[in-house]
Amino acid sequence: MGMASNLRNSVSSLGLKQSTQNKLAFSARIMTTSTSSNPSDDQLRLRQVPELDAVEMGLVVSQSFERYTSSTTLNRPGKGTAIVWFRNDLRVLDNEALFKAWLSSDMLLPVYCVDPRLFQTTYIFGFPKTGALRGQFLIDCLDDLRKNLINRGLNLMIQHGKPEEIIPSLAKSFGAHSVYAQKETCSEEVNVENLVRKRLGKLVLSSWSSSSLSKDEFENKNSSKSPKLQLIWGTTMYHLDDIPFTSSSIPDVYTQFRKSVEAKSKVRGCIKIPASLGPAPSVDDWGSVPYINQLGLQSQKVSKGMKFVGGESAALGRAYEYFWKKDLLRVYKETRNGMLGPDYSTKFSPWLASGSLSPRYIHEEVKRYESERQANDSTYWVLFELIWRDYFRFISLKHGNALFHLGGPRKVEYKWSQDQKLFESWRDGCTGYPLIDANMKELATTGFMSNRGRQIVCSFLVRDMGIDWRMGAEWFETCLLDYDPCSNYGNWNYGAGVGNDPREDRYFSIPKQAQTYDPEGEYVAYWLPQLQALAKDKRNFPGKSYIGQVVPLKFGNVNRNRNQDKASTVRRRNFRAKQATQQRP
Ligand SMILES: Cc1cc2nc3c(=O)[nH]c(=O)nc-3n(C[C@H](O)[C@H](O)[C@H](O)COP(=O)(O)OP(=O)(O)OC[C@H]3O[C@@H](n4cnc5c(N)ncnc54)[C@H](O)[C@@H]3O)c2cc1C
Ligand SMILES: Nc1ncnc2c1ncn2[C@@H]1O[C@H](COP(=O)(O)OP(=O)(O)OP(=O)(O)O)[C@@H](O)[C@H]1O
Repeated sequence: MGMASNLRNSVSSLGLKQSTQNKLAFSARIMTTSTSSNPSDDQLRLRQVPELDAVEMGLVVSQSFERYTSSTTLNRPGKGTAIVWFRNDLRVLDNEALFKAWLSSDMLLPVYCVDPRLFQTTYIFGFPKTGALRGQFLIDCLDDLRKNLINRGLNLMIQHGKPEEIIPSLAKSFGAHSVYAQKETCSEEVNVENLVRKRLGKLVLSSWSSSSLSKDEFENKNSSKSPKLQLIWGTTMYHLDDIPFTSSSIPDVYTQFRKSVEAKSKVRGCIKIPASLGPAPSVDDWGSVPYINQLGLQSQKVSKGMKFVGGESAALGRAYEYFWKKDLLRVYKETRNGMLGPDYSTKFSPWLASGSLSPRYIHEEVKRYESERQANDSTYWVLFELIWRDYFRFISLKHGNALFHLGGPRKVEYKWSQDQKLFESWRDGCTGYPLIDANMKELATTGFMSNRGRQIVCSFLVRDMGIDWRMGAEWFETCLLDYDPCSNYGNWNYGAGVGNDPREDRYFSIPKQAQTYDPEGEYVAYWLPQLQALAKDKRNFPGKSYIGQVVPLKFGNVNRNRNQDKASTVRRRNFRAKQATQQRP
């Protein structure tokens, strides 16, 4: 059967409208699939995430949107114009800021500001604030968001500059009564929110000089008329208003947090949106989706490993692929500690961080899967992990900038090194430890690293090298597609022993990690092809066939004397006793 008739059959079997079928058939003509049919190439080829072809992706997106479109006409009580200022919530589905802005108005202007500060440098060590791969991911997100908004009767205005300049100026030109945006919690973003609010507040006041009133009279009369910034909570699976704590009473220990929210809070359902969010205001120039060099970045091709596709459509595609098509949710708990390929874990994190995927959407999909297929430890475990994500977000509300400080929330004093050479060997994947080097090469090549890998390279940097954990955290900030200040700095706090981990001295022994998680050296040989020729059990322990080790390991080196071994066994035994009290993120 030819591709066209295959497509016709699969499309019509879903009972979609003729117009949707035509659109899908068109997208099938203009896009090609990237899958290889040769299974022996499977491990080596570049894997696109999600791996769906354009036709399947189109179907999934339209089905997902149909599921979350209200079947009745929604009442839209608002009048006038509202702005929705998109930030890290680059989606249409289950976007409360977008929905509330729509409700509050009869005309909606969606805006994204390409903030130059996002493309400058990290705070202390001056690395690029956003690496090229995340820059490209963001571009994909904007492109897709614009398409999804156009499909709903709107568009996306894209302007380059600081939100505190752009948003008030647009509010003035369009006479907007409100600006809706997703609330952030870290100081860089909160500072911008405060500036936007302040400048919106001055909008009406700025014409005081031309009025005949005194300043006080003018302020009293008009303050209610300046556009209001409405910040809406939207990043977490559990809503801030639904957790059984105030921000200052959030438990420092994850397990306490999780148990309380699971017992006392409910995850809200996703918002059902209207079929049309229009009309859009009349605009001369909506601005174009930037090219990578307009962000001050050089395009970087992903040549190996996983290539993530940015945007809400790809996010919905990945959720469908992971849960339903490949049925991987069933075994998540057993596979989640893997390191190689797209299938051992969900890979939702880049879309969650950019907000192109809602955690509540994932929650609903898990529940749907549990009722249509099966509920088991694995289906629960994805939610368990999402609670870690929530926890780090709420912890940032409680501890503020302490998350970014050397001593962390516990104000730990320790003499860290900032040895540049050692740091560079870690950053560039040249430490002489294949497991570290392979992970660091994956990060630089793809913008992704497994959770297992992140824990191992973090432990190596801070424990074995004794290097200032913020250097590692800032390098992750540069590279990660899923960079999120709370999850990144929160996990680094944990790894460095300055967070609230009851296990202050968590140490990952590289030989042990290699034996447990890469026993055949498949992962290291993939990223370090010079190891492919070695016997499988030697790949992680290549001795002189690989570059020299830049530092010895604190525990677990192969050539050690017996006294050292005894001491380290005792230390590790104490360690494990502590570990038993807490499950790992
Ligand atoms: C040093 C270090 C830095 C990290 N930096 C980030 C970061 O900047 N952004 C980020 O999203 N995650 C970060 N993580 C957490 C975790 O490694 C990634 O979320 C995970 O690897 C993403 O892959 P996945 O989506 O396939 O995860 P899955 O295993 O499929 O988990 C599902 C989801 O649960 C959440 N999750 C899982 N583990 C954690 C965790 N430990 N902390 C917070 N959320 C978690 C993520 O949203 C993830 O997408 C970091 C972990 C470490 C050890
Ligand atoms: N979204 C973010 N991503 C990365 N770093 C962030 C983010 N938000 C805030 N920070 C970091 O927070 C820190 C704020 O700086 P600093 O702690 O020196 O400010 P401060 O005003 O002195 O804080 P405090 O008053 O709490 O001591 C910086 O390290 C900054 O990079």
